[in-house]
Amino acid sequence: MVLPDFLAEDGKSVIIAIDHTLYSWPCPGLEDRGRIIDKVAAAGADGIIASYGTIRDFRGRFLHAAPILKLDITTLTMGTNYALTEYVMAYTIEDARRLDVRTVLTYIQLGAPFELEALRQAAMLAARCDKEGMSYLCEIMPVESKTYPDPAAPEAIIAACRTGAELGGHAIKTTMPVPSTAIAEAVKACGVPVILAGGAFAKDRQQLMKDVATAIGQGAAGVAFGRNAWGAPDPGAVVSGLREIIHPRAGKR
Ligand SMILES: O=C[C@H](O)COP(=O)(O)O
Repeated sequence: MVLPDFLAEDGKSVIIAIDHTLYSWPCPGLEDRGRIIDKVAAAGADGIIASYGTIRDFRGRFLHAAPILKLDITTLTMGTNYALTEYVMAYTIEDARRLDVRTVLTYIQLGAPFELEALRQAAMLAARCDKEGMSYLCEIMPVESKTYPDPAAPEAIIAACRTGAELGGHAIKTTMPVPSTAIAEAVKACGVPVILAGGAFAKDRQQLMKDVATAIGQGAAGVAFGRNAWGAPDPGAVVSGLREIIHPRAGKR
């Protein structure tokens, strides 16, 4: 199996997601894509999740951060609460290769009306990535629905991680479960690296960082922070803080 390029030597990863403006607006803090890439790359992000346009236009500024290309698209929402939208696959492995990208991502919303199509696309992409020597970061999250009344419940997150692994994801990106200790079972159940999203703007940032430390202690491989990185007053400092928790022996970049 191909080792994802966003994992550092210790097998862990600090990823920053800046793809939000592909599907929502406004995103205060993310107006200037070049500026945010420069800040988080210089602070030592291991990977940056971004849209095709952003990677194409700023590829030279990622430094050591692995670009992670989001291949699917949804309809645009206004605001950052992400109402349920529609979904289609848009870009290909060839597009990723042309941009010198070795990891691709799609987003499966479990419980959404388009769940089956997103699962089918993920399955085909995982197989294609194996054939092409690419990595597939499978973002798979329960959304509030009849099937998942509590989308952060441990059993929902464990199911999501296992499904992502069964589909062939080389790593899984999912929601931080509540409580965060529950990630241990999800990690055990899926056997591939599990990366946790930062989620909505945190009212209590200290608690968020504590939850990250707990999850890493329970076997999570890292985080992919979006809103809580680019929406923070100093996104570079967020990356440094995450590196201290996730790569405690690596020192500052
Ligand atoms: O790629 C985008 C993420 O799914 C959302 O990131 P976030 O929840 O940390 O803002």
